[in-house]
Amino acid sequence: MNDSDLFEAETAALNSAYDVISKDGVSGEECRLALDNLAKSYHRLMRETRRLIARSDRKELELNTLNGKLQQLTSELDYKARHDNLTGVLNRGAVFDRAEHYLTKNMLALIVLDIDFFKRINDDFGHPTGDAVLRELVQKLKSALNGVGEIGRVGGEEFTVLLPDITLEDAVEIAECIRLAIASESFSCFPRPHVTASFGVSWSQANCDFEDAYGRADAALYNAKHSGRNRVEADGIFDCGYLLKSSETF
Ligand SMILES: Nc1nc2c(ncn2[C@@H]2O[C@H](COP(=O)(O)OP(=O)(O)OP(=O)(O)O)[C@@H](O)[C@H]2O)c(=O)[nH]1
Repeated sequence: MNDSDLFEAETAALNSAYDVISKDGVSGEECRLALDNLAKSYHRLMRETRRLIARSDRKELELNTLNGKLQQLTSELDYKARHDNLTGVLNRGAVFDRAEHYLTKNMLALIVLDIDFFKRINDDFGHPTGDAVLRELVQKLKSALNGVGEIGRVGGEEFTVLLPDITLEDAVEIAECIRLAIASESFSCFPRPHVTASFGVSWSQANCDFEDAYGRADAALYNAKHSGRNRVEADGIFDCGYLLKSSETF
């Protein structure tokens, strides 16, 4: 559609006004008619313009609302992609991302902990109770850590705590605090007096490989399980590849 089709009536009114202006000896009636036509066209244009502006304001508002919803959904999706559904802590992928990020420039201590005999909890009290124990364990972890470190869930009943810029000894002390916080007070969601967990701790300098750090913490955890559970074992390296401590028990 070209401009003259779109504004057919207005174009006609304009042309007749130009005719009147350019002609000599035009009567008052002709002038009045041309002016009347122009006024009507002008009035219609104003009405349509106001309608279009109102519509575009509404559309802009709708667009802004949609944009806001889209941003909220994007951040919800991002949060879901990085967090564990059941407990709300970082999921395995996010733990690895965060750890690799830290290790680009920080030393990093890693605690891996695993609930002891968790299968029995599920078997004896049912899966929902097992889930409640996992959630309550995270609450205990949070209050024991009091804002220090980042908690993640890397497997069914296996959790990690990332502790950048602290020594192995401090990390072991923290793991011991967590162990006590779990073992010393009963879980409100669980009828038996104690839930316990076993711990493996590793320490790595900046630029070390996280798979390796995780493997060493996991090996220490394995030792904790096989030395009777409800205990902390540590494994550290002085520099990438050089063994400083191996499965030291605290
Ligand atoms: N309720 C619940 N159970 C889970 C979840 N993920 C894994 N599990 C269960 O966790 C249990 C892990 O059992 P095992 O690997 O045998 O370990 P364990 O019984 O804790 O034994 P140890 O680790 O050797 O002390 C299995 O029964 C899994 O089904 C979960 O999200 N919710």
